[in-house]
This record gives sequence, structure tokens and C-alpha cells, in this order.
Amino acid sequence: MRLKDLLKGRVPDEALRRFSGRFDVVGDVAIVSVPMEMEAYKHVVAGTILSTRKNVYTVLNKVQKAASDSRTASFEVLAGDTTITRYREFGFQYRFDVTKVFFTSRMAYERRRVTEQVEPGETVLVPFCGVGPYVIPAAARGGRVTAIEKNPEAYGWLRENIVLNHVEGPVTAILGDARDTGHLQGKRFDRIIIPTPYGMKDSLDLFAPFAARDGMIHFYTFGARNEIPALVDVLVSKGFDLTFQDECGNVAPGIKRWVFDLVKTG
Ligand SMILES: C[S@@+](CC[C@H](N)C(=O)[O-])C[C@H]1O[C@@H](n2cnc3c(N)ncnc32)[C@H](O)[C@@H]1O
Repeated sequence: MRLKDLLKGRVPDEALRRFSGRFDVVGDVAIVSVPMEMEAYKHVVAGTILSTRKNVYTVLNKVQKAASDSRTASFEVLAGDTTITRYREFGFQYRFDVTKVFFTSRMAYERRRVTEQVEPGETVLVPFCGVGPYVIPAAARGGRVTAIEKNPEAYGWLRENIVLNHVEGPVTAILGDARDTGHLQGKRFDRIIIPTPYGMKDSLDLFAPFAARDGMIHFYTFGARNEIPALVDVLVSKGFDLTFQDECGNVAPGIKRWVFDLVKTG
């Protein structure tokens, strides 16, 4: 039964009306956004989630959306005694503190779509790599991966996840600002995966020069649906072959995350 249905009779209808009833589960942590009108019932919400999801031990209330560079939101712990979890995705495992790093399980199939394209021996660049959900599968397929992350917390977990998944050899992990591309000068990568942080407009221009000729760039960006045709025109005018495009979920009202697979022809 849906969470919202389970809460009927335990939370007044008036308050419940403002609640979507949706929550995410990452490993054994559930993340819910309890609206102001239901503040007095937030522990009822947590208790109901715990009683219906046997593998969930911690419930977090997302009180503020991701805003900083590290794309971390603010959370209140409603139940449980740790915010560190172990999350499994297509045979790989990731440990991290849900409250200190950006992570969304909603991109799991998209990450698999991209990383399944990696061929043994390819060189792969992943700026904005987070705790490693592109890096680790790409390395496991034989890619030689350079991974860059600015948030020290996420970088620490990335290092741990590299060891956890036994891909120490093929990964070079760098703690730093990916926008400082000086150390990349002269390098060319067969594949570049750019999981752009929300609001960063120039990430493609920043990294495209480091793609090899005929190299593949998986470029993530944000926009309203009606902005996409003009964006496609810009990408084509820059000389890329657009081989795939898709939407990858909502990030704000009317704003979606989009992916474009671009082959650098020039
Ligand atoms: C949209 S998240 C993507 C994380 C990861 N690739 C994933 O799919 O889960 C963006 C990541 O970029 C990091 N970040 C933001 N600005 C950065 C910068 N200038 N240099 C390097 N990393 C940055 C954030 O800390 C965050 O981990």
C-alpha cells in the first residue's frame, strides 16, 4: 500500500493533502520531504515508513534542497542512528554518508546505459564524479579512468568505494576543482562523462577540448523542454554528432536533467 494511504486516519486529511507521499530509498536510508503542514506528524511518517520497509533503518526529512557546490541538501534525522549507508547498483557497492554527498539512485539505469559503452583500455574522464557511480563501473569494464571531485567528503567515499569494488589499478582519483583544467592540458580522452552540477552552464565547453577525435562525450545539462531544440542546434553548430538524447528526471518545477551523447568529429 502507498505511504499516503497508510497515513490516512493517522494524519488529518487537511495536512495530508499537501504531502506527495513519495520517498526515496538509498541503501537502508529513506528520504522524505515532510511539508510544513505535517510538521507535527513527521515522526508518524517515519514510523510508518520503518514499519513497511523492512530494510530501512534510517529515515531522513529533506528540509532544504541541494544548493551548494557540493549539491548536498539539508536533512533532519527522524529515525535511526546513522546516516552512512551501503547502496548496491548493478553488482557494485557504494558506501557514503547520505547527508554529506550528492547521490541519486534515480540515475541508476542511465549510469548503466553510459558505462556499458566503455571498452577495455579506453581512457575516460569523469569530472564531478561524486562517490563514484560512473567511475567504478567504467573502471570495472577496463576503462582507465581519471575522476575529479571537489567535495572532500565525496572524495573520501570515492577512495573507499574504489577499494571496496577492487578497481584501484585503473582509477586516478583527484581531489580538486574540476574547472581548473590546467593539469589536463595535452591529454585526450576516448570518453568524457560530464555529470554537470545544477546551474553550471559552461561544462561542455570546458571539457570538450580534452576529448580525442571521434571521442564520445556524455553531457548532462538542465533546461525546460521547450529550450531543448535550440540547445540541440547549438550542439550541432559546435560540430558534434548527436547520437542520443534523453531526459533524466526533474530537478526543479518545469526543469529537467537531459543527457546528450556527442561524438567529437573535429
Ligand atoms: C550532480 S553531482 C554528480 C555526482 C555523481 N557523478 C553522481 O552521478 O552521483 C555533481 C558533483 O560534482 C561535485 N562538484 C561540484 N562542483 C565541482 C567542481 N567545481 N569541481 C569538482 N567537483 C565539483 C559535487 O560535489 C558533486 O559531487
